[in-house]
Amino acid sequence: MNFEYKDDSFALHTDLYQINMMKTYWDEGITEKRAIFELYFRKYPFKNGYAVYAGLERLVNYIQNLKFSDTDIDYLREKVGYDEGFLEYLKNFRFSGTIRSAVEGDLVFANEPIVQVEGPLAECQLIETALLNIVNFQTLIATKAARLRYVCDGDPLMEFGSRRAQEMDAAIWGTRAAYIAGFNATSNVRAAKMFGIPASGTHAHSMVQVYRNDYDAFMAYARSHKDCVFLVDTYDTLKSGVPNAIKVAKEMGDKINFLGVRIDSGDMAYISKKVRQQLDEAGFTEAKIYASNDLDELTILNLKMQGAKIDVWGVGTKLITAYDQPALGAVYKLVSIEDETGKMVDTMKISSNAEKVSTPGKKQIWRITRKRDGKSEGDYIALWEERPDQEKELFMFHPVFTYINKTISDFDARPVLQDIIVDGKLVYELPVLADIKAFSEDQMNGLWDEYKRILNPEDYPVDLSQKTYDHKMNTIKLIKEQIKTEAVLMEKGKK
Ligand SMILES: Nc1ncnc2c1ncn2[C@@H]1O[C@H](COP(=O)(O)OP(=O)(O)OP(=O)(O)O)[C@@H](O)[C@H]1O
Ligand SMILES: O=P(O)(O)OC[C@H]1O[C@H](OP(=O)(O)OP(=O)(O)O)[C@H](O)[C@@H]1O
Ligand SMILES: O=C(O)c1cccnc1
Repeated sequence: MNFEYKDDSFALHTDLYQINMMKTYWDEGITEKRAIFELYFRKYPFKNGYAVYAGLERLVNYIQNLKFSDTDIDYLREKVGYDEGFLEYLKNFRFSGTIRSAVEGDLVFANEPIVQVEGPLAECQLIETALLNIVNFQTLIATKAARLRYVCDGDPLMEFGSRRAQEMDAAIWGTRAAYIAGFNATSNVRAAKMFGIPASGTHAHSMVQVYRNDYDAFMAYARSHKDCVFLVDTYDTLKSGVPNAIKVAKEMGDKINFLGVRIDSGDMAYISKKVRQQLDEAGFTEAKIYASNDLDELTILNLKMQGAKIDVWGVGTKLITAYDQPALGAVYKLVSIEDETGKMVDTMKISSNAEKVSTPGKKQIWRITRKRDGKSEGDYIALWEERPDQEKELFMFHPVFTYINKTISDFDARPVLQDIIVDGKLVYELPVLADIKAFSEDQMNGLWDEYKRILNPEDYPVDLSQKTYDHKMNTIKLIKEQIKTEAVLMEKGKK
């Protein structure tokens, strides 16, 4: 740790190239040029059919506190060598733009903007790194959690990942994301305290090892706790762990709530069935079987298929590290910029890969559902000024394979992007976590199972309005013509 600089802020939580670009904009006098950036991901993580959006609360917090500290400025002066004029600009820096975003817990889909930032160019530039950092991680974990929730049906899911998370921040914000998308409790007491998530837990093998036998360990725990879940696999689950848990539960009687036992190794299908039998025979038919040990959605699905008698699932490593896909890969792209005359000009990135070609212009995402039962029809990307919610019929077509299309009527259209910060001021009331969680559950209920299944889900339609599509094609044409003209001029210049 460098103790040379006494304070810290999140203003430098950015890539140097953002500040380098800001310096260019400053020198050129264009820091205030209006710009619009949109944040989106291209491919679903875990080959899933949707993603669950999380990260907005931290994003808002970051923006509201965004300010270069004295030592941030000292550092940039001493170590990067910026001039005083630019440093003075940074000293007074505050985010004064507008942020529109999906709300937390909402479902979001590939290739549609989930955050839109509009404001002075230099300000929009600085925040890219932190925005992506926050949204990429939290949305990834929320999506993993949603997959686990889907296979677990209504079974309780406990988050056990802190010890394996990529550092402390990931444990905390990952837990929150997991809770939004369907976990019921966490073992991380700080996360529980910070966000109001139920804290929950059993005990470790070390405690059993301290007493060197199951009985003494369980008895000691039972003497000091009302609610008891005993970890029964330290020595021998069926010969020692469960029989001793039962013995302690019988001896302690009403003095404890014998909630159940946890198994953490071995063939959990076979063992859980035997454990269930032992508990039932002893009269503890209500005692639950908790399981943990490198669980993920595939193992859980498999265990369920084998008829495992597991009631409560503890999931750590594979959730909190997004083990099978460590990055969401969301990007932040410029879609519109003010020109020399003050007019907004829409921009795009062209690629030989059709799916990588971005869509120019400021857009809104409309979530289209059937009026009669609220079931999902798809998302409709429209230019900002369009109002598909006031149309009687909508023609929806695939943005690349346009022959895949449908016309729908009797639909509801909900704008996904909401005003969060307008001209630097927070206009959105951050909901309490319980409401975010309930909202997320509602959204999942509205999504067809075809998009929710964890293996080879159907492609959820993310379509462009005719105007958006035409605008994209025209912009591509314009850019191509411009490149051609420039090439001809360059060729002439050479001669
Ligand atoms: N019946 C089962 N079907 C499919 N997977 C299972 C079954 N039972 C356990 N598993 C999973 O198999 C893996 C077994 O891992 P591993 O071999 O490391 O565990 P173990 O040897 O039983 O325990 P330990 O953690 O003490 O090494 C875990 O991911 C566990 O969740
Ligand atoms: O397997 P995960 O999904 O990551 O869930 C968390 C794991 O953390 C604990 O093991 P650990 O070996 O760290 O400690 P213990 O001695 O208490 O078992 C617990 O027993 C779980 O197995
Ligand atoms: O409470 C538990 O059982 C627990 C907590 C963290 C990690 N593994 C298990």
